[in-house]
Parts: sequence; C-alpha cells; structure tokens
Amino acid sequence: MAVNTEIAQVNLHHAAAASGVITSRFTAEKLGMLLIHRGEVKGLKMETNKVYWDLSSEIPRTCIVVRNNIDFFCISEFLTQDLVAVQARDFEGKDFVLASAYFPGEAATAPPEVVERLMEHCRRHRFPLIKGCDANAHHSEWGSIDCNVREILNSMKEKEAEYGGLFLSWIGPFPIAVVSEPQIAKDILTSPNCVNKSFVYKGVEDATGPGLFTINEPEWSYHRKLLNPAFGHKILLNFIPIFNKEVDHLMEVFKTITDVDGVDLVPILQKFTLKIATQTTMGQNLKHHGSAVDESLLQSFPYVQETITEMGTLSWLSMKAMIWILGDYEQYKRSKTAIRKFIGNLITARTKTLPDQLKLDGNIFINRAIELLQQGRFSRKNVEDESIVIVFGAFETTATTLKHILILLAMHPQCQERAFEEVSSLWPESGSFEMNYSDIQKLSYVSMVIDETMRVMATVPVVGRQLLSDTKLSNGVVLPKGIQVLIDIFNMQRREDIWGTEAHLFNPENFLPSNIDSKHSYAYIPFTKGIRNCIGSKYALLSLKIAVSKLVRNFRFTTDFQYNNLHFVENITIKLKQTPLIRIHKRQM
Ligand code: HEM
Repeated sequence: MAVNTEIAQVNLHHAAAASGVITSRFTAEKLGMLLIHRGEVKGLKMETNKVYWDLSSEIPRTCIVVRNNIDFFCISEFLTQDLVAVQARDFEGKDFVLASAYFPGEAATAPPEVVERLMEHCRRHRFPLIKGCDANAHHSEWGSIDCNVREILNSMKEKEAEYGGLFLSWIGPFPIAVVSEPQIAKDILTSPNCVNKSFVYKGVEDATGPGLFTINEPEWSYHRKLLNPAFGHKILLNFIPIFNKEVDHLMEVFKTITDVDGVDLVPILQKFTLKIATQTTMGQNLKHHGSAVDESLLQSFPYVQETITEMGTLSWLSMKAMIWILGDYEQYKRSKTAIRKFIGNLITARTKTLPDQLKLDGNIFINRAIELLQQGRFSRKNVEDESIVIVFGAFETTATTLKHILILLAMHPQCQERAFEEVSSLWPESGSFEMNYSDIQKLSYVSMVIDETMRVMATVPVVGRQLLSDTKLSNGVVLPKGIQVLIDIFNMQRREDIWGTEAHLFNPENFLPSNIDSKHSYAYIPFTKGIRNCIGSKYALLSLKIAVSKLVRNFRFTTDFQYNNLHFVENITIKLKQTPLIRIHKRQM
C-alpha cells in the first residue's frame, strides 16, 4: 500500500508514563509512523500498530511504531539495539527507507558504523533515506558544544585524507567548506569576498561587544584602518621595556616554585600576559599583589575568556541561553560587568586628558582610540568594545603559546639546551638582563622554536569566514555566496605531503631557511595572512621572544609527560585534554 502519512520522532527517556502519552496521541492524531528513542518498547504496542525493535537486545534504544495499514518491511541487516530501518513505498510508488537511529556517546565513531553502512546501502540502491537520529554522541557538526570520544580536528583530518584539501561538511544544518590546502587558504584569505567572519564567532561578541575580531564589512575595514597605526613598528619598540620588566617579574614568581613537583603554568602565564596586555594597550599597570579590584580583574578576564571558549561552537545557537543553562551565568555576567567597568573608568579618565598630553603618553592603543573618539570617528561604545577585544586578543593567545613552548622544551631537552646556548652566547650573564630590538633580531634558534611550536600546536586551530559573494578558487571551484568557510590551520600545518612523514613531531629544524623557504607561503599561518590577519602578530612574537629567551637563560624545564600523549581539543584557542605538569629548575650560571 502506498504511504502518504505523517511521521514523528520523540525521545521518551525510558519513561513509562511518556510511552503511555505517546501511544494515546498516536491514535488520537492519526500518526502513521513514530521514530522512538529510549522508549519502553513493550508499552508502545496497541491494536492499531506494530512496533519494531531488535528483539535480541535487552535494552533497545530505538524502535519504529507503524500503523497496521502501512505496507513495509523491516531491513534485518540494519536491525540493532540502536538502529531500526524499514523500507516502504511512497504515494508515487517509489521505494524509500525510514530509519530511527540512536548515536550512543560511548561509540568509537559518530555516526555509528552501522548507520554509515545503511547510508551506503541506500546510496547504492538509490533509495531516498529519511533518518531520525538522537545524537547522544556529542558532535559540533550537529550543534553540540563538543565531540565526546571523537574530536572535530581528528574527524577533519580523516576527511581531508579521503577528500583532499577542500571538502564540504556541515555545522548543524549549515554547509561549510573546509580548507587545508595552502593555495586555497590563500585564495580565501586574500579575497575581499571572504573578509566577513563566520557566525560561529557570535558568542565572542556576546562577551566583548562588537569589535575588530567579530564585526563585518563595511564596519570592519573602517575600524581596521583606524586601528592599524596603534600596532606600527615604532609603537611596538616602546613596549620592549614593558615586556622586559614583566618577564623579570615572572622570573621572580618562577623562583618561588623551583623544584616543586608538577606546576600548572596556566594561571601564572595568564596573569603575566594579562598584565602586559593591560599596560601596553590600556596604559594601566595591574599590580602583582594588587588591590581587590586588580585581583578580581585578573580573575574576570580568564573567566569570561574560558566561558567564550567553552561555548565556542555553541555560539551560533544562543550564547546567552546556553551559558544560562550550562554555565554559571551570574559569574559570567559579573565578570563581564567588572571588565567593562574597568575599561570604562580608564576611558573616562583618559578622555579628560588634553590631546597634547595623550601624545606625550605615547601612541598606545587606548590613546589612539580616544583620539578617534575626540575626532568623532569612533563612538564611546566603539572605544570600549575595541579596547576589550584587544585585551582579550592579546592575553589568552600569548599565554597559551608561551605555555606550549615551555611544555615542548621540557619534553625536548636537546632543543632546550640549544636555545639556552644561543641565548647565553648573546647574554652571558644570567638574571634580569635587558633585551633590545637589535639583540632580539639575532635570535635564530629561539625563533625557530616559537615557529615550530605554533606549527605543531596551532594556537588558533581554525578560523571561519562567511562569503560575501560567489568566489572562484584557483582550482576552478566556485564557492557560493553565504557559505561558511573553515580554514583548518591545525591539520594544514601537520600535512605529511608538505612537512614530511614526521610532520606530527616537534622539530625546530623545520624552520631552517633551507627547509621553510621551499614551502608554500600559506603552509604555515598561525596568525593567518592576507586581508584580515592578526593585528597583534608582531607584538606577540616580540613579547614571546623576550619571554622565552629570559626564561631558558635562567631556568631549565622538565616534565614526565610524553609528547605522544598530548591530546588536542579544538576551540577558539587550542586546548589540551590533559595539561602536562612542569618542573622548574634554577640554572646555576
Ligand atoms: C601568539 C599569539 C597570537 C596568536 C596565535 C594570534 C592569532 C590570531 C588569529 C589566527 C586571528 C584570526 C585571523 C583571521 O581571522 O584570519 C587573530 C585575530 C586577531 N588578533 Fe591575534 N593572535 C595572537 C596575539 C594577539 C595579540 C598580542 C593581539 C593584540 C595585541 C591580538 C589581537 C588580535 C585582534 C584584534 C584580532 C582580530 C583582527 C581582525 O579581525 O581585524 N592577537 N589572532
């Protein structure tokens, strides 16, 4: 008999009462088929219907209920505890398959292998497939905040191996082109059609307000042009004394924890980079053992940052709703308010400063932003939002990168010794030596260590764009207007065809001129490149070179954690499933 009927899907959470309600509604609302997840299957049987599930399983997690007058058969090949598939005929007489699938969280793959086989079966026989799935298996591809068991970076790597450096995937219902081919990454990053950010960053905007990191055209070009001068070479040179001084303070902290078993560097390094960021961009020094305000700010920034990253892939749903449900919304709100108040007070104080005095204070970011306010080119809200974005942009990324560098050096003692030798040949005396710009240019091995760290552990593993109009790539493919594009920096920087069979290993020699010069210029893009690259890349590299040099000159880092056990978790900045604990030893000379 031809089918022209209504189909519904429901998860009953093994509640007998819910099974009772659904059976009575099935009759009352004259439904034809029900795809049920976690139902009490035996309670679903009525005179008007049949129930299909895997009789061999003790606790079936899915079943299909079908009215008696519908003609179909159950495909036994695909009958499991978590899958039921039936074949029926539509009102035009064409066969189709209807499946009910439960994706368990503990399965090794998502979708489960049997579901993949069913899809292949339908493809082969050209049967349309209607699938009702309950994804207890978290996966950001269908809108979860994370991927349990599997990770998105791994799954992208597998797909890249199968389909190449450009393939189509999904984030929930939205198509997304995933790129790991340097030339295609270049096509995207240098195209004016691809300047807008993907919607996945909406959550960041909830925390920071609309600033450089998330805004789109035409505002973005306008803001970027106005703010670029605050990151010019001369201004960066003014920051070198601040970088030197703050690394010296960091070394004082390290001295108090030498030879302690297993130090978690994260809070220490976050505090360090946050203090640099507030001074260099906002002209405000947060104290080391500061006031209550300083201490609460030092907690507020990391708290909001963590919430953003936790919620990263959820952001396109509804940031506020999700934090409210899953996180501590009150603390998130309090932290956001504290940051805005701190930045707001600074701006108020500086707007009272005469323009000539602002110039004397140096052209740091906040002065540039206030100048734009006084010229009427920025609103007060613009100044606040951009200030918050810059501080966030600066502190978490740099702290994460410095943490990775120290971890990798601790795991690779020979590389650490080479870095130490290079630094001590330039600065024979240990202690708080002052590094200037021309000395910093002499560091070659330390630079290679920093680059190699950001290659194997891309601090920002993926960046996302949304296309403003149809865009033709150099391989001839045309990506349509509106599509999301994800540049998979993490996997691109570990491609064996580019970096060799040991691409996954840490080896600073990859950045010897003889090795790197022959690579595509977009094969290594930790700050991206092109039109909308990181505005703070030179700032970051300068501060990292000073920090790494002084630290390896004065300390030795060790860990028991093995490189092969590092497990990466994608987020706005990359996370480690387990952060290796480090031991810090004072060098004697
Ligand atoms: C190791 C440290 C850092 C890394 C790995 C890093 C990486 C990145 C990446 C990958 C982007 C996105 C680029 C894109 O969408 O194509 C970005 C954007 C940005 N970064 Fe950084 N960054 C770092 C440090 C900094 C610092 C120190 C600052 C500020 C002082 C900063 C401020 C920003 C801002 C404002 C943006 C948005 C730029 C725009 O859209 O116009 N970053 N960064």
